[in-house]
Amino acid sequence: MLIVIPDLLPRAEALALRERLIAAPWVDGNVTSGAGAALAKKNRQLPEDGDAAIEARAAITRALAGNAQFLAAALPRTVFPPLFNRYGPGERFGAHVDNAIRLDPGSGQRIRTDLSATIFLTDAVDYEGGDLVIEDEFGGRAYKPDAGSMLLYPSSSLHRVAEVTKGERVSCFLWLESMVQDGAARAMLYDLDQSVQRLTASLGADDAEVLRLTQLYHNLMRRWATA
Ligand SMILES: O=C(O)CCC(=O)C(=O)O
Ligand SMILES: [Fe+2]
Repeated sequence: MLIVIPDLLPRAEALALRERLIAAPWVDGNVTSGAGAALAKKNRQLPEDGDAAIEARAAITRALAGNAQFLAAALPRTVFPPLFNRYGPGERFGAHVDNAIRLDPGSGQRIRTDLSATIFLTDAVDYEGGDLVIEDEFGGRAYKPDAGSMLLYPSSSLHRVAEVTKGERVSCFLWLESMVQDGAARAMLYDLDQSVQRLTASLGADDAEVLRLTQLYHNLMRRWATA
């Protein structure tokens, strides 16, 4: 399942974050690459321990924790601390798959990457190229949403960032382990959750069918989720 959350951050906040981030010192993006990805990757990343990165990471983490659509779709168990990247003219990230297991630098804990996300901090009109292209069973599709939007996609997919030819693309990116490992199960839970939300709004939480579907949702979670 791939979803776009158009307003993870208010656009103005995303643009302000971008301004603060670009003023900080950046390094070669290959610091977090696996051996395969390093060959394909040509971009820059913000070191994790600078003030700007720490502040921005906290803002993104807060936004994720408060976004009902993200929580329902991802069912996050552990979110890898968000990182930041930028691509100027001539920079790109060729087709790759993200490493299955990552070490959380803070806790030393291993995280299985179920979902990958990019949170765009630049409006689409401000750079050329730079589309995030994600392959699924039906082929590749390019995404280039405006600042503040998040694209959430399966870490199992091949994906790439097209070369930027003008302007600059600045983003936050992250991986997470979901409480529900199986993507098909997670997608069904999300559909059910969205229907329950809508039916609750029109029929009320104590409607008998709403109650039964709510019960079904939680009982499927009991069956499929690892808390
Ligand atoms: O820049 C992006 O949108 C994606 C970055 C990416 O795929 C990665 O760092 O593995
Ligand atoms: Fe990636």
